[in-house]
Amino acid sequence: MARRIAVVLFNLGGPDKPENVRPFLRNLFRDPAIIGAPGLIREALAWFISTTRTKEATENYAKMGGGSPIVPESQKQATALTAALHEHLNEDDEVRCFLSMRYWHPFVAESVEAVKAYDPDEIVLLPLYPQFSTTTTGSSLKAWKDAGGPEARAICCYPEEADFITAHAKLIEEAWEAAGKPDDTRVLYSAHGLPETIIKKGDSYQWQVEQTVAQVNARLPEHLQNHEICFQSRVGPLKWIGPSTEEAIERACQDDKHILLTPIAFVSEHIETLVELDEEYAELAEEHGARGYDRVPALGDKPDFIAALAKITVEALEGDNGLKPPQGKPICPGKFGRCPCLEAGLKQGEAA
Ligand SMILES: C=CC1=C(C)c2cc3[nH]c(cc4nc(cc5[nH]c(cc1n2)c(C)c5CCC(=O)O)C(CCC(=O)O)=C4C)c(C)c3C=C
Ligand SMILES: [Fe+2]
Ligand SMILES: [Fe+2]
Repeated sequence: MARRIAVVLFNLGGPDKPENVRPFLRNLFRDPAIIGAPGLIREALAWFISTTRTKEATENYAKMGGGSPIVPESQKQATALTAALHEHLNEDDEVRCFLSMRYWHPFVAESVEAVKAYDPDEIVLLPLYPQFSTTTTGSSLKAWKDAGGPEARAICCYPEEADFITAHAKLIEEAWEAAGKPDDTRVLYSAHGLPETIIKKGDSYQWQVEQTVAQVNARLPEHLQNHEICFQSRVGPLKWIGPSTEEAIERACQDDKHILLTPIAFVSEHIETLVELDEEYAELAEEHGARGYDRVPALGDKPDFIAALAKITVEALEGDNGLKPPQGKPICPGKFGRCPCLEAGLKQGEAA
């Protein structure tokens, strides 16, 4: 029987023009998943941090034309995914991808309305975050539920999905070749950081970033296996997980390595890659006399990555949610004891 399928792509979102930087930041810091403090204190902190950060953030967004490319980049992924899904699904199945952004348009609530209007038989919630975090996927799943989102098959994470790993490995090898095949290369895998307190509460993000890196590293030739995992984009007064990307760059310079910096938790280009990695960290590497510094592109709509997204979407529709634990290991580890998607109260195929 022909089905009508909605695939909802979760991402963070970003301001579309300079005057929206401040309200975007305010939305971000008002999220209890980002700042755990109780109501009024969180509101006050959100007001304070967004107000004090607006100037620097607006300057950074100005370097990208005044707004974030995250929505157009996610739209390219959605278009490619729609085409890839048509190859997997029955001929008479209909599929449509919807963008669902956490802190700016198109907001989760807007995507809920759009999906309801489409009136699908099946809904798959697909985070554009390969590694689960309560601050990203967890927050989006909760927002979906809070906005009255219909029952859906939720994909929690895909830190070790084979085509996703292949996509990363290929980009790293291509970047190394484009850099002139330098000897003594160190691959720095840079992920967005998190406050330590969030990890201590049982957030699986850091663990899953490590899983991704172990798989990518194992796939690379020996001359690209020298590596370090590091964490970027610290904001606020709390202690964040480390080592920081700055520390890792300095260490690589001391060790006289050619740096290949690869984003490992972002799947598209945006402020954190185009400004932080390409400008701020490139300058830092130069200041510390790096032998070389090259940045590996984000996955974007690379065919292997889109194939990975299509495969986990189809598995979710078939019922096992694409969360087959490798060698019996739980895919959502540690203190949860079960998949955190279930914590969000969503239907999950036959998974977990
Ligand atoms: C893996 C993905 C991400 C995690 C984990 C994450 C946690 C997290 N982020 C902040 C604060 C900010 N993040 C900002 C931008 C931003 N963050 C992510 C992804 C993750 N964040 C993306 C994809 C982007 C880019 C959006 C864009 O418009 O291009 C920003 C805004 C930019 C800035 O001011 O520097 C802030 C602030 C916290 C506090 C946090 C965990 C607690
Ligand atoms: Fe962030
Ligand atoms: Fe899960």
